[in-house]
Amino acid sequence: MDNKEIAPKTHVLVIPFPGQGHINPLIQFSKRLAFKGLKVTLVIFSDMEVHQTQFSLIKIETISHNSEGDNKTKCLDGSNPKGDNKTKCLDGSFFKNFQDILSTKLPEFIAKQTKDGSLVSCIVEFGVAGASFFTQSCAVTAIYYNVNEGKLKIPVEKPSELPSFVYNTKDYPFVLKIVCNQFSNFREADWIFINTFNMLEEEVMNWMTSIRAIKAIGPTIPSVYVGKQLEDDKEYGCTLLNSNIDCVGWLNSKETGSVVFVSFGSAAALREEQFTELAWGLKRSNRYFLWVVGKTEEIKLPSNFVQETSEKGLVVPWCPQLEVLAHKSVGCFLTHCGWNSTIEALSLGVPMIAMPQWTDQTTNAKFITDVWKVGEEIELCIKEIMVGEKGSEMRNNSDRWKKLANEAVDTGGSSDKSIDEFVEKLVHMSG
Ligand SMILES: O=c1ccn([C@@H]2O[C@H](COP(=O)(O)OP(=O)(O)O[C@H]3O[C@H](CO)[C@@H](O)[C@H](O)[C@H]3O)[C@@H](O)[C@H]2O)c(=O)[nH]1
Repeated sequence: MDNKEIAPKTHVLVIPFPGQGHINPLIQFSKRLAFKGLKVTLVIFSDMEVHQTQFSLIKIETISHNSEGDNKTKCLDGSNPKGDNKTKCLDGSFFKNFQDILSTKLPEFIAKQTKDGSLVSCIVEFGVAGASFFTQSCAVTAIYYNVNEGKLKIPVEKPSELPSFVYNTKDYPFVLKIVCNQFSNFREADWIFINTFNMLEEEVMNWMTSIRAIKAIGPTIPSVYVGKQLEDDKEYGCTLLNSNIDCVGWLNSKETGSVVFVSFGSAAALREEQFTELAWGLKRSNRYFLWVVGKTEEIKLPSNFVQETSEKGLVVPWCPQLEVLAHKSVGCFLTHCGWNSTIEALSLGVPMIAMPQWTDQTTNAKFITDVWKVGEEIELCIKEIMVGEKGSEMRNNSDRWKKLANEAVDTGGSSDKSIDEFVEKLVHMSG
């Protein structure tokens, strides 16, 4: 599609839920819409530290919250490494506060845009066209859909491969309600997007599209890494913590495929015994490792671990994950299997060791090991993945998914076509 043909009056507001795992894919999606010629405003709810350089294409607006709301949303905004957001945020007040802010501040915001001559063409609700964006895999979305429809009875009895909220219904009942509520406007939404690509989840995408016209638009990863469509598109999402440690410099000094990269995303909190086991497992493997350990998690590391392993390992509070995954020295990724981490590793061809913790991660781990066959659960040793025969099979599979991810987002690929269709219809609608 020639992006110059599009009228700039077609204005889309993009509103991510204020968490890293949601903001990152939606920023990328916004950039692609803007590249296709739409006017895009990304609305965020706090002062998350987003990389400003990536906003030559899109406008960013912050809806500030009142003082009470400010306290309640703090844990998922840029300051989150100070606390264990998993326990603090999931009591329901955070979500409720988010909804309250949306319903009070957003109409004011839209009215202001209209007054300034920038009519909003697409957003959820408010009498304009609406689009929903699901940030988890199609398989996980399909499971929640069936729970919401009452077709999958919960709590389920064979839990291990399903999202944790579906079998452990007691600990976070509010979150289960939220994930099911995602479908409250499923039949009304004009468009439904999902951060996957058709080939990756072919079977379940076919099933979901038989219910509603869902569009796979992923992977939502800068063009420098996947697809190459946008020029100078390197910056990614938001940073939770600035770290002065030069991970890439450290990786440069290591041989190809020799480093285990370990990261558990922005929201997972490992138990102390998991930390201890992992720490000694890494030490015993005698491989190089780069391990992201958030500031609040450091105390869970065995004492002297960092000093004792300094010849082999680098422990950092935060890193540019995509740049690390794309680095030739990285041989495998030990991950909590958050959806973004999973699709990033798949797109960059990095085999994984799955250490799922909760929510959708258990299902993603199942797909990593048994469907895409690009990884093993943590029980299998790191050595096997990096040098063993099975490891070589996984590396070949990883290369295949990398190729397919690139094809999906490249010009004319399946995800690129989904975005083109959306843009064409929206432009047509806004006349
Ligand atoms: O040092 C780091 C660590 C992470 N990241 C990025 O942070 C994001 C993390 O996202 P994800 O892997 O999805 O993990 P979470 O932040 O834990 O995401 C939450 O949200 C996801 C989307 O709903 C779910 O799939 C996860 O289970 C849930 O924990 C990714 O884009 C990473 O590239 C960095 O840039 N640097």
